[in-house]
Amino acid sequence: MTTGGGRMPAAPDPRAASNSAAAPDQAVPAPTGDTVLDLRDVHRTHGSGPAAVHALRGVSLAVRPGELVAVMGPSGSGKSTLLTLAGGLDSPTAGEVHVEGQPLHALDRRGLARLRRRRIGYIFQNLNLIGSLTAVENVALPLELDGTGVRAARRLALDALTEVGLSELGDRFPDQLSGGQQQRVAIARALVGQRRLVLADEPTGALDSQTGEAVLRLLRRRVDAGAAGVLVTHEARHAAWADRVVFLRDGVTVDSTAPLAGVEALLSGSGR
Ligand SMILES: Nc1ncnc2c1ncn2[C@@H]1O[C@H](COP(=O)(O)OP(=O)(O)OP(=O)(O)O)[C@@H](O)[C@H]1O
Repeated sequence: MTTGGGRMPAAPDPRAASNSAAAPDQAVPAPTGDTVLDLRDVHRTHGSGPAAVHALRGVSLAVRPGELVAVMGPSGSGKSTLLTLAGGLDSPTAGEVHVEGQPLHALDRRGLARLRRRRIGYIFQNLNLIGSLTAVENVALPLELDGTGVRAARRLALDALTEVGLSELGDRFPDQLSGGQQQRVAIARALVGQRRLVLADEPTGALDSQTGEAVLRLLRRRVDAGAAGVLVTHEARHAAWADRVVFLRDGVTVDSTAPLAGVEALLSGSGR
């Protein structure tokens, strides 16, 4: 943990292994501003009247290049909502979301789609792999949609698949891959190209612990190369890969700098 006043976790810092492994060819272009993601007093209410659900109630969060922020909190506290707003997949009811200095509400649909394709990588629980495309085609798709030539896109996709240990399986279709392999294809797709913001919602869900750790190492490596990352997780040992932990409860931030030792107490309701 590198947060102000935060203590180091008792376990060895898992980030140490990734730092030395940072590959120069994965470098992301120099940051254009101080923050990649800036959530400003964001609210999200679903429905209205007595049935209204206040999923987020005034959350502010800034994530800088090279910073991985873990978001933790009980089920229903608003973690996934925060991530979908950060990625421009949903709009806040009030407040603003800025990505690389761009207020998302100022972009039209086409501009928002372009920003999402080029600059934001999503690793969500729902993998959204396209069944009729091979692994390498799935990974290359966002690049091709963005105008990268087919050959160059395939080469970058193969590099990304190699990075997640699937270089041999690029020609397989999703239903010819295990759940864990599919997850890694989705991760390769999220990291391919030059994504500045990587959003991960329980990215290790379908994976055994060893593969899960490899995924977190990849995420950490990309962040160390200059991206900004947000990782939603229920597990303190996964949050240990982050620089900072933000805790949500009932749609509000209850703590943003707690050392890991405080995680269990906060989640069980006895903290603060
Ligand atoms: N589309 C929706 N319509 C109505 N309510 C919603 C919708 N999406 C989320 N919610 C509600 O908003 C609140 C926050 O949901 P969210 O999925 O962000 O929580 P979470 O912390 O990610 O939960 P979990 O850990 O279980 O995934 C919950 O009460 C949820 O039921």
